[in-house]
Amino acid sequence: MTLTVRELDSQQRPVPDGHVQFADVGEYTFETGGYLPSVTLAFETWGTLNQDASNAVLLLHALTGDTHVAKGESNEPGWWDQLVGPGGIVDTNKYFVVAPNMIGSCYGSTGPASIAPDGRPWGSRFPFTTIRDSVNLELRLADDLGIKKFHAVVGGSMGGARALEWAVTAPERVAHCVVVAACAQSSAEQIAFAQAQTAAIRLDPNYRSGDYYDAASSPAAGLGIARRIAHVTYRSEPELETRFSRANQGEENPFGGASISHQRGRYAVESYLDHQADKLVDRFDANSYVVLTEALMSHDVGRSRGGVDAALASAADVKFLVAAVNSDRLYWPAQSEEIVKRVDQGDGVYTIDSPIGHDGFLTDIHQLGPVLNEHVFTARGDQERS
Ligand SMILES: CC(=O)SCCNC(=O)CCNC(=O)[C@H](O)C(C)(C)COP(=O)(O)OP(=O)(O)OC[C@H]1O[C@@H](n2cnc3c(N)ncnc32)[C@H](O)[C@@H]1OP(=O)(O)O
Ligand SMILES: N[C@@H](CCO)C(=O)O
Repeated sequence: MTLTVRELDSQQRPVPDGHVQFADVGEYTFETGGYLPSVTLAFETWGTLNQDASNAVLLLHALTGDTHVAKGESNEPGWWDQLVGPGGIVDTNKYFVVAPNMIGSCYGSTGPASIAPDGRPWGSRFPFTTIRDSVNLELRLADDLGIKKFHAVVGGSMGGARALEWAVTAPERVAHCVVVAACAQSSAEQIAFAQAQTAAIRLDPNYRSGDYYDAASSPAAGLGIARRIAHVTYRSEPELETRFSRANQGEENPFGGASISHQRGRYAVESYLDHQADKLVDRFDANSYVVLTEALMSHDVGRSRGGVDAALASAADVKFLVAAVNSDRLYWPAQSEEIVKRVDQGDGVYTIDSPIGHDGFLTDIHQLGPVLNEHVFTARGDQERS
């Protein structure tokens, strides 16, 4: 296999922080048998890899996230600016941060919209993907970058699932594993919420079994419904109540006329969900949403490893830091406790105290600063000891 990272720009200057790069990581046979003749992973980096490659940190995004974790050359805000940057909690003056886009996504890595050798998008032919597949491919990226062992692998939500899978697939390559608002295996309820979302997309007539890229219309309606369902699970009931209560959206009247065919106005919370749906439809591909959602449904670090207990026991040398959002109703803090019971983390689950629910792992990640600085991203030189 020939691996290529395009790590110098056209003038042979080192790549700046927060600049999208691409690694060709070769052909790949997926866990359930699918095959791609070539896979590209998009990624961004911040900071400089030190001489013995001991200061590398892998940051893994959530379901609809991308490689842009933090500001860089463009000053474009990143989704974890609170965590990463010069002088930050993950100090890019000390650490070399790598953020890959997951296989199957639509932010630069090979996904269903990518062009197959026959010149058509993969579409419906894109392989079923698991979280484990994503880790296997990211291991190749690490090889290509010359990183034998990460000082830390960090992620929230689906990124947390990916981080935990990293610790179990390749414990010898992970010194610290930080798992925020995630679980060891997707629960029945998480699978159920996810199924409603993928069904909404698959049942949109514009979905065409996934082969819609050349059509005049895309499955925007299905993707929008998927996001509405998902977004409610990302926020807490008290937050929605406090923000919206039963308020009308502006001058709109949510009561209908004499029959249900009358187009009624919206409650403010409906308008809010419409907005969240529109925003996602503008920036995300429906097939990628299906691929990544089903990857998350498949998440189970214990699969083919004798169960979760045995799988986590095999990562006994990894130092874990597990955190949860106290109002999260999608990834219940109890699921984080289940991980902690099986790994050596004396202090228990760390808490992000946020009223908003699951999305607190994005909006309030700074709260983990003190524990991360104490246990993971400690004083200069810590990385040499790991
Ligand atoms: C561009 C990319 O590639 S992003 C990829 C990376 N992103 C990610 O990984 C995470 C994706 N992002 C998210 O999930 C969310 O944006 C979060 C969690 C970060 C944002 O959370 P919050 O800051 O709490 O946003 P919140 O839920 O309050 O929503 C605010 C939006 O709702 C809108 N809104 C609020 N009330 C209403 C209403 N009644 N009607 C319509 N819209 C409303 C606001 O105007 C605001 O709009 P804007 O986002 O277009 O500015
Ligand atoms: N808001 C997050 C939640 C998923 O964990 C996202 O869109 O990726």
